[in-house]
Amino acid sequence: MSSTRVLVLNSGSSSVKYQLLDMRGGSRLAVGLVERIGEETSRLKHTPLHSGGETRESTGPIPDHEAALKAVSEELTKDGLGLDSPELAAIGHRVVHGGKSFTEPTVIDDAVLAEIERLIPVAPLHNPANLTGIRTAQALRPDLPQVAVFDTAFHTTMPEAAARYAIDVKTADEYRVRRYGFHGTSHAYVSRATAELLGRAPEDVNVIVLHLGNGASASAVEKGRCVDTSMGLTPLEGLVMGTRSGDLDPAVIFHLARVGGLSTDEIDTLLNKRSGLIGLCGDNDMREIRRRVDEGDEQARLAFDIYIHRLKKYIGAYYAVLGRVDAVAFTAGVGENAAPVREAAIAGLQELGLAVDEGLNAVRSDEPRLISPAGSRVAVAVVPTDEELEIATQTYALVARK
Ligand SMILES: Nc1ncnc2c1ncn2[C@@H]1O[C@H](COP(=O)(O)OP(=O)(O)O)[C@@H](O)[C@H]1O
Ligand SMILES: CC(=O)OP(=O)(O)O
Ligand SMILES: [Mg+2]
Repeated sequence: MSSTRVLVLNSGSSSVKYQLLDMRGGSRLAVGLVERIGEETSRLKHTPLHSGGETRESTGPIPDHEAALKAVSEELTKDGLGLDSPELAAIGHRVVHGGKSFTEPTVIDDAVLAEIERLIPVAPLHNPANLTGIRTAQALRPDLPQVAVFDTAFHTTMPEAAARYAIDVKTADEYRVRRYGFHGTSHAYVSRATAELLGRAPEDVNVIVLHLGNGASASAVEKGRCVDTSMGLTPLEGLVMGTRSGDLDPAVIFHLARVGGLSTDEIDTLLNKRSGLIGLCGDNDMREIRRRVDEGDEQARLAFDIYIHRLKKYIGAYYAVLGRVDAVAFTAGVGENAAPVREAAIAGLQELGLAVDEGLNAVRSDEPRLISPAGSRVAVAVVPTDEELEIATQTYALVARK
């Protein structure tokens, strides 16, 4: 029996998203999600697509990522899709930080694991979860190739002018301080899917991709290659996010330390976990924020306005970086679902050839679609991301070659 299946694990800071795909024909056999890992109210949602079976949901404490993966493995086994299947060709893992070392999907060995571990200080919310995912999967199937697909890989084409911070070069090089960028698998997939939606080759189009999930980033993609992105050394720079501040004057940190007496760890936690939307209004879910805005809540309104203001600045900046823009693509949880965010971010940009059609923007769909009025100079699109499919494709291409 030939092995054509790939299991993809996207381990986040408090969640695991997974998909089992058959790469012969590209069908999804099962998809699921474990959320709120580490809390009392963890939730597992599993859908066995291959059999057309019902979605199964369970809640109860799942203490860590290892327990989460074991629970996922049990769900797959119930459907006859267990990790012991000889049809499984590989397990593909999303790894957030690959530093400068990894520009391609990579078969994981001890040296790769050590490098992912070395990069924990620059992806403290993500790389530890990615490592646990890999180690647990290795323990379950030690014989199987495990492949890492890095968020940073797509951004390694950024020119030095975009990748370097304007700080002392020797110090920057000694500590590898530079802009790496993240969500690259999504930016790559969405920029290609946007070109396809326009009926053009990726090499022919310039796209601004706005990946707005819990973490959020923008990228400028010129002819299929990333030339700038909003996240930097870590996933903290750039846009306002669910719990992260995005851009701020670095002197805020000295001020909080010297005047506020906060420790480095306290400032780290403040900026990564208690800032962004949750810091501004107490909620990080855009659905809840919109509900509050619609009820006239001033604090939620201000949080929304700050979020949009930053987003608009990046659209303008990347317009200037690219010179000519063919499309602006919204993606991820907020970008795909929050019509008011898309409308507000594009409002007032007619002079740049950008506009949103109210009726098209209100359509709900899982398909890539245009939301700009017919005849617009620049297309505005909603393009659902599929990091798991992209990871599976890259993983399978690597192991099937061997
Ligand atoms: N219908 C919706 N309207 C507005 N926002 C939504 C909707 N559905 C999901 N979201 C937003 O999407 C976010 C999660 O996006 P997602 O891309 O899944 O993030 P991540 O991968 O970082 O966990 C949620 O925090 C929520 O704010
Ligand atoms: C890199 C990053 O911010 O990822 P996520 O959006 O999954 O938190
Ligand atoms: Mg995500």
